[in-house]
Parts: sequence; structure tokens; C-alpha cells
Amino acid sequence: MEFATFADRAAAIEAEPADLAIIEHVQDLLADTDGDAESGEPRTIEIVARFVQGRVFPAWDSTTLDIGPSACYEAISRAAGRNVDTNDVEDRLADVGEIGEVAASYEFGGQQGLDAFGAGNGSGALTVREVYDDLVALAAAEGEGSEDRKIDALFGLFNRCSSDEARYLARLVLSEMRIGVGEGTVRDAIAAAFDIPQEHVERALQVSNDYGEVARVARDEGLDGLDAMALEVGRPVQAMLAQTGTVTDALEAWEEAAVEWKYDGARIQLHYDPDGLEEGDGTTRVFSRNMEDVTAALPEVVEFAEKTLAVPVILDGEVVAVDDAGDPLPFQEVLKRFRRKHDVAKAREDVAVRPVCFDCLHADGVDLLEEPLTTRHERLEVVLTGDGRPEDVAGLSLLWLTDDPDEIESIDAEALESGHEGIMLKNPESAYSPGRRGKNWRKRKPDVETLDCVVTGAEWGEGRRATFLGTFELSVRNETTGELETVGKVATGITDEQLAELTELLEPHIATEEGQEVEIEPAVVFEVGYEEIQSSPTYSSGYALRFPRFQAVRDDKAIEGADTLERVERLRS
Ligand SMILES: Nc1ncnc2c1ncn2[C@@H]1O[C@H](COP(=O)(O)OP(=O)(O)OP(=O)(O)O)[C@@H](O)[C@H]1O
Repeated sequence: MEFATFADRAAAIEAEPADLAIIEHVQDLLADTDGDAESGEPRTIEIVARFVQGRVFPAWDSTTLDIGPSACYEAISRAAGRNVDTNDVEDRLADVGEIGEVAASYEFGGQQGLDAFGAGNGSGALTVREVYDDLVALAAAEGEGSEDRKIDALFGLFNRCSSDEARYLARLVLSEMRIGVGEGTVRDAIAAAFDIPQEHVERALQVSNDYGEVARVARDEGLDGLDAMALEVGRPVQAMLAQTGTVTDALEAWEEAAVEWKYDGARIQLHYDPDGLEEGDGTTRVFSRNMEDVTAALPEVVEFAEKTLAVPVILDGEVVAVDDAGDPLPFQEVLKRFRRKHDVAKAREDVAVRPVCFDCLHADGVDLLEEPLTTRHERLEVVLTGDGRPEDVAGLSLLWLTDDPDEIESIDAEALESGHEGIMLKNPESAYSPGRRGKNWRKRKPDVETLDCVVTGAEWGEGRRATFLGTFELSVRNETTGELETVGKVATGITDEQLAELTELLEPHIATEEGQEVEIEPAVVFEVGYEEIQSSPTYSSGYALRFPRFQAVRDDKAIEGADTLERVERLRS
């Protein structure tokens, strides 16, 4: 296919406001590569399916052209002739605001001095394949003088472009295609062009992460070919994402919830094959949530994989920074390690990381995306532990199945106490949906409101906390009666250090003691967050705070400044 044809089609798509008509245009574009006489890899349809989305490489491939705007402006100015310099390109860009328009405003062609490396050597009409091949070569240029060679190659391409071709070449190079074609458009166009039910195209896209390959397989091998596409160990899959949600909603939606700790680190996808991966050397690749290859930055994850795993797998998880005792450090610490390219060994001495895996997408030749979460988690346990007990295994995120809000509350409290971010709630029956932010994974909604409550009671702790007060009873003011009414108890969100301080603060106000329980004279106000307010016969206010968390002591507030029952009622509605 000539690049001019592609540019014409792109212009028609850009001029089209209606989504359905855009899909039809893309459908025709893909169908018109049918019977393409050109040979070579990748096939033209693959290149076209990517170019139309403004991509040169498939989504799973972290290769980039590594061409900045100024290099592109220089290539354009050189191809535009002796009287044009980059200032002129930048001035026009400031006027029109879009590089495609600027590139299309010049006359190209006939410039001399083309380098041996670049499209300048071609003759006749520029083809889609030539553009692709040159961009691939350009992406591979590295080392001394590579920037100049990239500019030369790009100059060679622009020099062969008509105005319309230049418009889309410039946008392609700077990843600014913006003709209204999104991933859904290409998915629907593939389905329509080759008469394949959309969900089969969708599945093939999920496993391959490659619109080009899916378009080619749909055209050349049809439905059976698409259905046979599978995950490839070494090629990243898009990560499944979470929505915010409450425990109450989760338990209403599902019979039981799968509860996991929410680790405060960076998402990783771990690919491992003991016999070596096809792409590149070695057994292990680690990808970020954006499918960047971060293997070199995280040697601990590679060591973990090589020590623990025995069969080919794709695992989903989080990498967490840890201190010498293995306890989690804040998220900022992991960032010091995550994309680091230099001095990794030194950085590792400063901040250690460890992986925690919570999902298994593929194990030993079997794709698990469509299996329920509980099955995937069982496979995860087996690949990580062999026959060991899950509790003993480093790198495995535990999963609790429960329909009991109190149990969830104690898992949440334990997660926070262990230094993690909180909990994730997942639908135990749900499949793994790459790239989706659906309701099947929910992160507990952050507290939106806080209440200032009077502390009216407490319990002495147990074990190493026996000398501290914990589990504080909270009350609000009933303005009509002048009484304090209980609304809940808070034991979560308090560090050991704070427990000591709170004990010191409250001990002088202890009115009565019975066993571990103490009654406290109203004197201290706590600010607490909560997930929601429910009606409850347990407390005298008639309401209970669900998942209360300690935020702070409001030592600036007297009892009269604490919140009222009326406010609780208002917040509930
Ligand atoms: N057990 C777990 N299951 C799933 N994700 C977890 C788990 N523990 C930690 N995470 C992390 O939590 C993230 C989802 O939470 P959150 O939505 O807050 O992430 P984010 O990247 O900050 O924001 P967003 O996904 O909304 O852009 C996951 O992408 C993952 O990195």
C-alpha cells in the first residue's frame, strides 16, 4: 500500500465526525489490504492497523522511536528547503498549534545530501512498508551520532512526502495521530471487516496485546485462528484495574468477597520460563503497569523467580520497598528503584524491594484469564509453594474468602498494622479482564468525611499491648437531651507510638474499670474517618460507624465542639 493511500484514508477519517462512519472507514482500510501482494514481515495489514492508531510498534513492545519534537522539526525544516529553519517550523507551530498542519504547509522533495541510512534511497512512491522499515531502523539507532542519523533518516522520509503524507508522517513520529481512532474503533473494524463476532476479536486482543497481529490473523485465519491465539510468556498483558468501592456494596453484589491486602508499591507483571524466554535472553522479564520492561531495575524479582518458580508462568503482583526487617516502606521508596537504569546495585543497597504476587494469568502452558479468581489463586499458590503451606511462602499475597464484615474489618486492621495500604475486595468468581477497570476489583474507598467524636470508653490491650489502652469507644452529642450517645469503637489506624501517647492522655480520665473495659470521662475528642454510617441497635445513638479509623486527637476542641447526632443523621442520608 502506498503511504499516499494511507494518508488519504487518514484524512477522510479525520474529517468524519460520526463514530460509526469512522469504524466503516477503518474497516475498509483493513479490508483493502486484503490480497496484498507485498510479502515480508510484518504484513502490511499489521502496519496499517497500528499506524491508524498512531502507533509504530505493538502495545506490548516497549520499543520507542526516541525522537523528540526538536529533532522532528529539524528534519522537516531540512526537507522543506534552504530557506526554512527550525525557528520557522516552531513559529508556524505556534500559529497553527499542530505539527501535522505545519508539515503539510511545506513543499518537500528535491533536497540533496541524503544519507545512506534512510528512505532517501528509495525511488517512486513511498509505501507504508518503507515508512515502517525506516522507522524501525531509526528506532534501533543508538550510540554516538545516533540523534543525527535519526534526523537524517527522517529528513529522507519527509523529502519523499507530499503535503498530505507529511501531515500524517509528522503526527505518527510524534505520537500525535489524533484522527479519532481509538482501540475500540480498530477492534470493531476488525470484527466488521472479517465478519467475526466482536467478543472473539476482543479476547484475541486481550491475549496478544497487538492490534496488527489480530487484524492479520482475522483476515488470514478467521475465527479459528483468532480463537487459537494465546498468551505468550515474555509478552506483557494489560493489567486489570480496580474501582473504588465499599465493603457493603461488595458484599451486596457478591455472596462472598475475596479480600486481599493492598500493598503500597508498584504494579509488576512477572514472566518466567525456566527454558528461557523467546524474546531476549534469560528466564525472567518484569513489566510495569504500562508494560515497560523494568527487569534490569529489579534484580531481586529475577532472583525470586529463579529461586521459587519451576514452570512457565505469568504472574501479576506488586513490588514493595522493604526495610532490613522486611517491613514495608512507603511508596516513595519503591520509586527510587522502579525505573532505574544506572547504578542498580548501589540503589539496591539503599532500598531493597520484594515482590508480592496476587494473581496467576498463565501456568505451565495453560492460560487462566477466563478462570475464576479463586482458581487462579489456587494455581498461584501451587506455582509458588509446590506443596508448601501458603502462609510460609514469601511472595504470595494471601486471600481470604468471607461474607462477614467484621472479619473484613479485622483483615483491614491487620493490613494497616503491618504497614500496608488497606485492602482490596475482589469478586471471587470473576475472570481476569486485562486493561479493564470494572467492578470486580474494588479498592476500599478512602474516607470522605471525618467525625469529631468524644472518647467515652476504652479497652486495655492484650499481649505486648497490655499496658496500653486500645479500642476506643466513640460518642457524639445529642443536643436535645444533652447526653453523649455512642456511635462505635475505633481500633484501626493507630501506631504503637500513638497508643502510648493516647494512653497517657486518657488514663487520668478513667472513671471506672471492669476487667479490660474502662469508662472514660468525656474530655478528649478524636477525629475519625469511616466508610459509612449504618443503623445499628448496638450503640445508643442508633447508628454505627463502619470501618472507623483514627485520624488525630483534636486537642483544639472541647467536648462542646464535638460532632452531634444530628450531623450523623445528616451524613447518613
Ligand atoms: N492485592 C492486590 N490486588 C490488586 N492490586 C493491588 C493489590 N495490592 C496492591 N495493589 C495495587 O493497587 C492498584 C490499584 O489501586 P489504585 O487504583 O489505588 O492504583 P493506582 O495506580 O494508584 O490508581 P489507579 O489504578 O486508580 O490509576 C493496583 O494497580 C496495584 O498496583
